[in-house]
Amino acid sequence: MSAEPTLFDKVWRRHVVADLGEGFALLHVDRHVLQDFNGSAFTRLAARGLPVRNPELTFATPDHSVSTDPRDADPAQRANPHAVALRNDTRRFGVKLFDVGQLGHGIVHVIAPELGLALPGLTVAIGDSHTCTHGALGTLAWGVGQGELLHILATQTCVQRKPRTMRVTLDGPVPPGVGGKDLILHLIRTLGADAGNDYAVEYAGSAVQALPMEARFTLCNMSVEWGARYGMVAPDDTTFAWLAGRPYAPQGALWDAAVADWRGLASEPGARFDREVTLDVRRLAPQVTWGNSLDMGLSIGECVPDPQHEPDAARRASLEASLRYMGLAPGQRMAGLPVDRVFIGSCTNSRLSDLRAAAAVVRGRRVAPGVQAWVVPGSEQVRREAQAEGLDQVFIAAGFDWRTPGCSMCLGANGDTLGRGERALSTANRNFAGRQGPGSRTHITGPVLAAASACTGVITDPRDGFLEEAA
Ligand SMILES: CC(C)[C@H](C(=O)O)[C@@H](O)C(=O)O
Ligand code: SF4
Repeated sequence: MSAEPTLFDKVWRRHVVADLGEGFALLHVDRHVLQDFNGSAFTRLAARGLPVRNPELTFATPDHSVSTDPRDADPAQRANPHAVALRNDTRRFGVKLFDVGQLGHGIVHVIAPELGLALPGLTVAIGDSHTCTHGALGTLAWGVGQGELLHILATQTCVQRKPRTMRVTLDGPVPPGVGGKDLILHLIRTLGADAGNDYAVEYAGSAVQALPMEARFTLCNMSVEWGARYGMVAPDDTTFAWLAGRPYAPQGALWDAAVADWRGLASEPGARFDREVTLDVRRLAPQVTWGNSLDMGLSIGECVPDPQHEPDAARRASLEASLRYMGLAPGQRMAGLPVDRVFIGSCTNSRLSDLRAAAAVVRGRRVAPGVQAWVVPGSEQVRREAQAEGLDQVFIAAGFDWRTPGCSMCLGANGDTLGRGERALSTANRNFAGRQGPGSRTHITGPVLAAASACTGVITDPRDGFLEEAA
């Protein structure tokens, strides 16, 4: 461990309950939030006759399985077995549930920061791989599996092996029409989808410092998509301004004391990382993926690769498989490709700023004939705030479906799926084969490119006339 600690080191050290040797430590978990696919952990806890160790540090929200159809809001959602089990279990174990329709409900990675449950310098563990999202606040946050979930419920601690550290410096400024999603897609494409394996990543540099808070969530959210279990940003004035007044954030004198402490969390100037990477993003274009891995991405002006030019046989085979699955020809241009569906939502891009950016593009336009376009707010609070600003009306007037909060078409676990062979632009985070239903074809992108493409019916560069209103 370097004498001059990194952000990651500082938060890690604060939480070590026991050093287990060989790089392993038992860490205290400050906040634990369950989602509706974690329910069996309660069943196994009950089978052992154990209580929840710290119900006051444990929270829950049903997100994956809930209906996002505004017409069948309550009855269908309440009949959902996953959501019903979570409701019953949380009541039985004295855990606070943010239920469907209530303020506080939504996708677990949207609500925990929004409520101030995730805070700088804390540890957050959630039974979901995108828990790295919360690292954007300077939180040490990681996704856990079923066994760890039970352990956390019973002990409020979790065993972790200390990873290596990597700092990714993104040199800006970021050009117009380019956001957090484009930064992370470019990074994954450049470094590879497994370059973050066994690393805790810190995102730094002038582009990150200038990035609004919600774009930092987008950036950290996809850390796991290049293998990193943890992705963090040092908390700064942007972080504090975004967190101030949140329901579970400290208030008054406690807030002042907390901010003073949080300012000291940044990596020391002399801190050493196991790996340092610097990317220049000053000329970055909007990004979109073409294949079934997140490193199969392109700038909007580029063409999909031709496997013939790939010397590595394994890599060539995977390019060929993705081209076949995605129904694309080698060397084909991405811009101009027709799409059937557009999904603006998910824990990556469903916050108020995402919806504002998309609405600015859509305002006064129409969804192209034959395209089905959805906006699914990430939380009940986002839904209400967006409606108070009239964003729902902008989307509805353009022909979008304005849905209720949940994971929805990101994974389709609630039945919001694509048909076989249908092509979608999605602002979510995974483009794996079958992700949005059997035979579904998913292109991952940011909300501005997705909104522009919904209006043209083809994959569209938002810089071609769609940004004036958005600026
Ligand atoms: C269902 C859940 C465990 C899963 C995850 O861990 O990421 C899901 O959220 C996903 O995005 O695929
Ligand atoms: S929105 Fe998608 S990626 Fe995020 S937690 Fe839900 S299913 Fe997973």
